[in-house]
Amino acid sequence: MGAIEVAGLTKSYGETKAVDAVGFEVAEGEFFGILGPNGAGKTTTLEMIEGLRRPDAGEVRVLGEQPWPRNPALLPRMGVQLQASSFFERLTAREQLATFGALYGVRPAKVDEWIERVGLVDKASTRVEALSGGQMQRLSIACALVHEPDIVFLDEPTAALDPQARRNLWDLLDGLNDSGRTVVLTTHYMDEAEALCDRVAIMDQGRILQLDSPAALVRGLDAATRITVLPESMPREDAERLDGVESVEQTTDGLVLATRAPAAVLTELAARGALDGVRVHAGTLEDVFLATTGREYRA
Ligand SMILES: Nc1ncnc2c1ncn2[C@@H]1O[C@H](COP(=O)(O)OP(=O)(O)OP(=O)(O)O)[C@@H](O)[C@H]1O
Repeated sequence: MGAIEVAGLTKSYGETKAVDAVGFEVAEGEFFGILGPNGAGKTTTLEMIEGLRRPDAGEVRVLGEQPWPRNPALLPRMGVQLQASSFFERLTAREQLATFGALYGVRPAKVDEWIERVGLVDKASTRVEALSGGQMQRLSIACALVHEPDIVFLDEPTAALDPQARRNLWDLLDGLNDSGRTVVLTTHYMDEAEALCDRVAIMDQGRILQLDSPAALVRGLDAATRITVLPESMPREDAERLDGVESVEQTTDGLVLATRAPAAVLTELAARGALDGVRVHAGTLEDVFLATTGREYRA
């Protein structure tokens, strides 16, 4: 049995089909991502799995149970990340977390342990409204985890953070399922899905277009690897004659060599002393989105 089983999940708001016959399974201990641009239907999908929103049609099982109508047996086993706006006002970070913990009979020592795990020891006595965006996100993640649920749901956990704060949060998220916990995350950041998730469902206009590990999705593209060499490294005609090079494009960065045999081409470049400043660009999830939808990815 998967930790989460979803089949034929559908939800409309008036004329808008927000979620359209979505189905997938998440294995226990998996780090699963739902990736898609704004309005793709990620939040609606997540809310139906969490039991916060009633599906128009379809089935959801979380740990073998139905989350809707409200299922009290599931509540202690699920952690749902709060949006920062749902914090209690005028509480300190520790008080906030202790209040959530108290709902589940969590011991104070556990509260302090999570304050430490999310790196908020210095801010434990700071009121929540005085925390930075990144600190609030970390506190909201601690609130979702303090009762040690089996499954944790994170909806756009790094939205609106600066790049450094996002990276810091990735380190935290990366450790979340070390102990076998299942993590489901929505994101509109391709690089985030690539860095964190075991498997990714790419969602657009209410539908899941692709579902696999990031590496398998990119491999499935059969896209050429692009190798950029510095403009002065070699004449274009020489680059075109290298074994394994399919095409050469002159750009302001240099010559871009497209190849499906990158190792052989790099060996040739090394033999010609043309490796300095070389950049290698393999496919990314952005290329997968483009290939699947015919549109550039715009988060
Ligand atoms: N409460 C609602 N009432 C009406 N329409 C809604 C409601 N919530 C979402 N929608 C619409 O449903 C579609 C899917 O929205 P949803 O929030 O699930 O997408 P999302 O992928 O989470 O997007 P975002 O990244 O912007 O949060 C969108 O077209 C949105 O405008």
